[in-house]
Amino acid sequence: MNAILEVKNATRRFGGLVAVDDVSFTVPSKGVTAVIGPNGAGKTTLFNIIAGTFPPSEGAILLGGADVTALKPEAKAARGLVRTFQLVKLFQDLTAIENVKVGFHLKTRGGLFAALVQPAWARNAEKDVEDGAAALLDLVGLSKVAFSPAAVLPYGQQRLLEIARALAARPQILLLDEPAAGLNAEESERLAKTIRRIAADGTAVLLIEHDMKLVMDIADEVVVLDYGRKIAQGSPDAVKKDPAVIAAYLG
Ligand SMILES: Nc1ncnc2c1ncn2[C@@H]1O[C@H](COP(=O)(O)OP(=O)(O)OP(=O)(O)O)[C@@H](O)[C@H]1O
Repeated sequence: MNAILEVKNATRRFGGLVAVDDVSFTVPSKGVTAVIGPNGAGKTTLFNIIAGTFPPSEGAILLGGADVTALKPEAKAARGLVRTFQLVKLFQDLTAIENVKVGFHLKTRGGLFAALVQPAWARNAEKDVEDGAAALLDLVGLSKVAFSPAAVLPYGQQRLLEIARALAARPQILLLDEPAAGLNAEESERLAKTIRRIAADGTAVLLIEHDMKLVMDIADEVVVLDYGRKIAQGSPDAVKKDPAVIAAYLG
């Protein structure tokens, strides 16, 4: 198996509390991997360790085989690990397509400065960016609202837009933090399809999620946490039947 991400014996303590306790797993470079667990299981803490919000107290994070444990989120993003936020952070005054274009400009030669001042070579690249942004909006099902300001989009569409913008940075692995939170059934359905398409296009997806149904529908591999420890890992079907998982969710 070709792993894009390795979590090796990650532990995180807050004072006397062990929020993440010696957790290890690998994320293959293809497919959808989900981390689930009851409230307080340590999902958000693990996610923050992986994204670089804060380092683990012990253990290591490897990205493409390289140790990135101590790197900040921006440095990890530059190496291909890109996250979306639970709290939507879009440019509210920009249109949907402009928001995605910003994602491209942060990665392409000109950067944000060129995007604003537009030298000739940046203008030539502009058409590619426009086409790329339109394609990403199509991927997440937002073509119809391309020219609406982000501020007027319903919450669920803003979340999908954030995914499109994250993809503009061409991540090798996309981290999604509770992507279904606050979505209605139709939006959840759209999200599930979008995540499957992202994975089919060759980007590894790692998500943490409360919504068991979404996870069971889209994940290839599921990691289950409880009280900071990994209590199970396997296919959605295997995990669903695992007595330790059933006990954790009922208990
Ligand atoms: N900054 C912090 N300081 C102290 N304790 C913390 C901190 N962050 C998290 N914790 C504790 O660590 C444990 C794991 O929390 P975490 O938020 O990672 O779990 P979770 O699985 O994401 O939960 P939820 O599903 O409710 O979001 C909890 O007991 C929580 O109270």
